Amino acid sequence: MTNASDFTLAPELAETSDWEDDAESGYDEPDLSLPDPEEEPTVGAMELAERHQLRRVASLRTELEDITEVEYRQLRLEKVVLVGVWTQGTTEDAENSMAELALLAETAGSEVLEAIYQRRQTPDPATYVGRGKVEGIAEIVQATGADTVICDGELAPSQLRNLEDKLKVKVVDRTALILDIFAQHARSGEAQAQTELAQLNYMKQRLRGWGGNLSRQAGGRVAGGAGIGSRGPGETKIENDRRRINTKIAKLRRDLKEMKGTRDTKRQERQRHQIPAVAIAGYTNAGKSSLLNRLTGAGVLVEDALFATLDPTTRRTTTADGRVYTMSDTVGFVRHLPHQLVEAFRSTLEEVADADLILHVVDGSHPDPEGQIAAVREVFAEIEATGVPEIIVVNKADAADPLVLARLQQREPHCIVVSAKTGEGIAEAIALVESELPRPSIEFDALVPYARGDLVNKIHQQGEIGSLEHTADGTRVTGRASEALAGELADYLV
Ligand SMILES: Nc1nc2c(ncn2[C@@H]2O[C@H](COP(=O)(O)OP(=O)(O)OP(=O)(O)O)[C@@H](O)[C@H]2O)c(=O)[nH]1
Ligand SMILES: [Mg+2]
Repeated sequence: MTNASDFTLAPELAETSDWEDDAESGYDEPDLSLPDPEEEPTVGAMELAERHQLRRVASLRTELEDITEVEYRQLRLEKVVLVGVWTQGTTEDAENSMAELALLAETAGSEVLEAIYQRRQTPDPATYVGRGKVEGIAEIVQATGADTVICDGELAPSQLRNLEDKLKVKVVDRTALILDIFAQHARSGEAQAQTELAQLNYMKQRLRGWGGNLSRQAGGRVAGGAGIGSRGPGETKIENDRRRINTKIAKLRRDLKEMKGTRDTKRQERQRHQIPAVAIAGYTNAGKSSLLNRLTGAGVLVEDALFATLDPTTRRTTTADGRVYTMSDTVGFVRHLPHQLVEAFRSTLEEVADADLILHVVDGSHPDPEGQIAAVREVFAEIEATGVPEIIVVNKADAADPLVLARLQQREPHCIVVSAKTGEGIAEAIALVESELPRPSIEFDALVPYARGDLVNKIHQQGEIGSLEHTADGTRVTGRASEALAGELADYLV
């Protein structure tokens, strides 16, 4: 017999009294003070209020026609126990990982009752945690009244099934949890389609796993024909579900391809005009949206929640000397970002791979910023963005330990320390970005007649001006221009 005390309790999570009963209490008051507290509520603020409203009714969503989907969404998580298996690294790493799992669970709207992890060489192939430990977890589940167990990894369908059999509650893994958050946060048609595609791909592998035990708990399903006491759907049901999922996947892929078309057109337009693009990327909750707001005054949603942003926002902005460039916010990354999501969000992530410069935002106040940097770079490699010049922007300097900031600066030579909250370092960051933007390739010296003020304007926006002088015959300008712009200047070259 194993008892619960054999487990390691993640210390900062062991205090169950920290987690109040009221499910709403898990959400901090939104911080709407960025970038300018005096302003009218921003787009982001309205979106945030809407999101909180949505969250309250999330479990009442009924628009799903597909039973399989309903089954999936019924995994609405409520009172949860977190379970981890730690195979390598320090105790601190293990605790960070559990703390992050707890944040993810809260972001999904659940209340974390207990967090436990076990050190093992490898997860048990049958039950994830050691078989002997399963009973101990069952006792904790019973004692706390939890209705869901979340495992800190991606589990095989058989592991989920075995655990559910023994624990008698829903068991989900980290991947399902992240997919659930994405499903709650997706707003645009594209983000919704991408998320659904990822969910379906995940589910397809696990039809038996989901169907088998969960259908006994999903009350409506019995009336739906599965029969009382049945083990769940038979082969025919699984076959049917699989076929329906495949049809749906094919449709989503087609839809996404179309949406990608629009995105590609926009990008080509930008490339044709040679407008440099800066992508803000980084770990979730690092402050990417706050930084975009601070750098460009965009009213983008900022929330102390993981994966607040799923739709990239692009803002046009100008350098101090008037050159136009774009800056985009993007979906955050996380350790073990489900592969299905990277696949599904590929077109969104292409914006990062195609950028001229990546601002890689890191939360300097996080316990393990180096771990975040490494996790983000893994995704960069997966989306083939490693060739893009990168500036590490260590954010939240106001809340970070100066020693950690110094350590990061030492490790990452191409690095700048800022606070999107206080504005510290922002001017320097802008200057650094401007100096790193690709420079137009062709040098020119032109005399532009006054009738062509439009052309001079264009040089201001797209080119780089070395000198400018108003003469009797027109404006004498020297500087650098893109090939397209140099072509337009051809008639006036000196
Ligand atoms: N103390 C401090 N908090 C900050 C700073 N920048 C952002 N935050 C807070 O960090 C949280 C996350 O900020 P976001 O800008 O939403 O982060 P994000 O990287 O866009 O997050 P996702 O879109 O969820 O991946 C919010 O609560 C912000 O108020 C900063 O410089 N200092
Ligand atoms: Mg964001």
